[in-house]
Amino acid sequence: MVRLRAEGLVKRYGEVTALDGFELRVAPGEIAGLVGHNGAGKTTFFEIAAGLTAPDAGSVRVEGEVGMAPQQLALYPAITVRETLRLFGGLAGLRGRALARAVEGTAEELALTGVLDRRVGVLSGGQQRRAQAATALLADPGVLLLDEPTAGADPETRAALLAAVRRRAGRGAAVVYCTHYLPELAELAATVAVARNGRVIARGAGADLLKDLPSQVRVSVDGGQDIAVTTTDPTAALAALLRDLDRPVLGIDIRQPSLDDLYRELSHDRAA
Ligand SMILES: Nc1ncnc2c1ncn2[C@@H]1O[C@H](COP(=O)(O)OP(=O)(O)OP(=O)(O)O)[C@@H](O)[C@H]1O
Repeated sequence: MVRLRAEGLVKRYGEVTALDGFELRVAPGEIAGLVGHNGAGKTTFFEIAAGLTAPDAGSVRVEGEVGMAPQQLALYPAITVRETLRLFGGLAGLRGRALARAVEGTAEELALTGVLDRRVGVLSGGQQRRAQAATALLADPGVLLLDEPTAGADPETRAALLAAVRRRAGRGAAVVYCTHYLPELAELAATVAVARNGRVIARGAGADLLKDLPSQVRVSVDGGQDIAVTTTDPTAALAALLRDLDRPVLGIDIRQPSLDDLYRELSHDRAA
């Protein structure tokens, strides 16, 4: 089942091709981590998926409502957080008790209860970031587009945001989560889509994308230099190393590849 399906998206701004055959499918309950260098086309994809701009070619199909937290804060500074949430909840079709419950519940989730009656313009940056995310999460949309929602957030804000995102996915939302901070994707148990030059060039479970990347095996031996090997089969490499050693082993370290390594590997392709 697919909740969000982008096919063959092309978007040009004059000479610049922001999207060049962009494809992405996200299932209900899936958090897809969309990563890529500045200018890879992530924000342009979000704008098209949210219906804010039209593609030159291709299509995006979504099932249900779309909630989006844009990268640039887009809030009204003169109204309170409560008014903001009521406004966005109302636009998403919530009324009466359901609206009040959604406002209170989302504020609680994102630690905004204490500032509900303060004007948005006087909030701290982290509070504004949370208020922005709250506008997207409020009505429990079937598709959530979050563009670097934790940029500039302190650890508590980050943790609250990630927990809220996981909860929405647990309730069946299809989430696209843009970030430059890759450890978050492991925390979210996200699948990964790597965008480059307006296309998705790698897509899958994090572990699957990493399995062909080399690990580092390091063995420290008594009275000698560390032995380090780079290999895609660390277990076999370690067994071979230990078999051939004639000195006592002091320590063994295996460093598995991370998403950072994947990113670096794909960036090398770009430079080539
Ligand atoms: N409204 C616009 N007018 C002209 N060029 C644009 C416009 N929007 C995006 N672009 C260009 O399209 C390309 C893709 O931009 P986009 O913002 O989608 O990238 P991104 O992957 O979101 O980058 P970042 O990680 O910096 O947010 C860039 O070269 C950008 O300059």
